[in-house]
Amino acid sequence: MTNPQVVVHRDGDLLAAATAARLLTRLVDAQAARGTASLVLTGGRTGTAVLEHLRALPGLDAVDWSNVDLYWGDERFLPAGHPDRNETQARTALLDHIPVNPARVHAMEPSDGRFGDNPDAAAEAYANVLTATGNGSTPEFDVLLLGVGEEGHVASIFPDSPAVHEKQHPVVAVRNCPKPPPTRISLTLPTIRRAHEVWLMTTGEAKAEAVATALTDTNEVQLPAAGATGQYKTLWLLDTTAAAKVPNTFTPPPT
Ligand SMILES: O=C(O)[C@H](O)[C@@H](O)[C@H](O)[C@H](O)COP(=O)(O)O
Repeated sequence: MTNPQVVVHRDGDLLAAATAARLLTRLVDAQAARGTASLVLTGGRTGTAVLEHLRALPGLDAVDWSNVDLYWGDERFLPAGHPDRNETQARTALLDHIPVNPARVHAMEPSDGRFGDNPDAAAEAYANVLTATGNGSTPEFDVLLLGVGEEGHVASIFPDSPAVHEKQHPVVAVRNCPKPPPTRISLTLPTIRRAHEVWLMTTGEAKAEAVATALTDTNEVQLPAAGATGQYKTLWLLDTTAAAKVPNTFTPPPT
């Protein structure tokens, strides 16, 4: 568990643009060090905006995109190509516009895929993908991106849900999710904590209470975002409204 760092930007658009630049540099550095990089994407408005900004960066080709393993932290369990799928939105925002290696884009199964409408089987299959690409264990992702919900959810891990209590399975099916659609696939918190760096990104006044609580309380069952920490870095990337209730000990003036 690493102590969280907080960076505050003037507004949501600057947050997304600055995070895209930060991510580009982080991926370049990872490839310079190891020859490859691994990134876990997130759904949600902020996560998608970061990908859109990344696509527009002049330095985009500084990353060898064919040598990046791309994963998702969660997925809405919908038919392939459905506009609400996180994969669909990531492909539109970025992936369809860069030379990724299709074999290294690890999407979670759709509800009309190999396992049909069985989210448990799809979750187990993704756990197998993680083990296969992690040389026998869950990968230590270079960067794992997360949005944050108003009640403190990350990925599809909601307060006091079966998913937040899950310690054995690296990936789970989520049913009756408070955020539509109701059925999803999600990494669990132990899997999230395998990442070298976890970046939590959110904007807006509605998130301010959850953000402040996650930074000052460690009860991950009641506030899953509090348990989303990286092995080497936990970075909260906020706009001024989402940071409004964060204690001054965390936040220098916004950029
Ligand atoms: O599938 C999803 O919906 C996301 O993975 C979810 O965890 C999202 O990141 C948060 O709900 C924040 O969403 P916003 O950034 O749109 O507020």
